[in-house]
Amino acid sequence: MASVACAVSPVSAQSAAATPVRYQQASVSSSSSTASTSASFKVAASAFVAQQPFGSQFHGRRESFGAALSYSVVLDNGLVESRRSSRVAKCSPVRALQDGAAPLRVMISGAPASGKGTQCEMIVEQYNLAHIATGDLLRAEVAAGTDAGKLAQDYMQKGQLVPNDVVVTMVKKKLSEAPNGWLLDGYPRSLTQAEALEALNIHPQIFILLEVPDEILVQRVVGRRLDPVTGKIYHLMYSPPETPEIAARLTQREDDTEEKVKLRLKTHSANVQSVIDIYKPVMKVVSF
Ligand SMILES: Nc1ncnc2c1ncn2[C@@H]1O[C@H](COP(=O)(O)OP(=O)(O)O)[C@@H](O)[C@H]1O
Repeated sequence: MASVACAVSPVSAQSAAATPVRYQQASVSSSSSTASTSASFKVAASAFVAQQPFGSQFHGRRESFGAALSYSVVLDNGLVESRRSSRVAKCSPVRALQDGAAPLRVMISGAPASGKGTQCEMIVEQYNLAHIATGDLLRAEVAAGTDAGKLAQDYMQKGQLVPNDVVVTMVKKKLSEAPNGWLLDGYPRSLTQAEALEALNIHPQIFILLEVPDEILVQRVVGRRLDPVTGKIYHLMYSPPETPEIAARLTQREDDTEEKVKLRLKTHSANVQSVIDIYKPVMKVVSF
């Protein structure tokens, strides 16, 4: 009979403060043995996220997160086996972190079009977290014509980071309104932003980093379109709109041009390392 065990060592704010190293390695492992094969495997956040229909919006298929649980198992012989089971829900890192712990705190980072939006949608639905996406918050400020929005607009158009005082204030407020846990998407993007949270004793239990080659990201971004009526994301080539009516109303994000995405990619790569350095011990890298 297969057995599943999950173990995780999230660091509480208190214990973190008492040790020089803020974060300890969060580990989630499971083992399974059957009559025919003895398999030991690790289910990391990468597996948890990677097995999801990443980029499915570009292939015309969108699955519900909870219902279609599948996961990859690395067998002792090195082969990867795909399995489907509700068991993974119990041993996914996010679930393990949640069990018995205070509200779940997750961060996700990745270059433009790396799939953050798709993953976030599924994670918040599954774990009932507040989704705090700085890009969306900033676009809302711009659309509302607020002072913050007016200030942010120029930076966003240039693919640069919006000044910290605007973003940090916004994020702090949203975090304080999320007592049941949060998924912070697109923040922190710099050392200063990470330090602003550290200073408030706000630490993630897991930091998910999505890595996708730049050339794929550019392709994705330039073909990406939004249906303002349904909120659905299309890709002109990989996931075209179903009807001419939908095609006619699709919009493109102002910063989704080749020129601007290249600037955004540059900004991302210039800043990501400093954030990685802070969260490395609780970081799960998902490479595609
Ligand atoms: N944490 C942040 N700090 C500063 N600027 C941000 C932050 N998050 C988003 N922005 C601004 O909003 C823009 C859009 O962000 P987002 O929607 O997350 O798209 P992308 O995936 O291109 O970064 C960014 O290019 C940047 O100008």
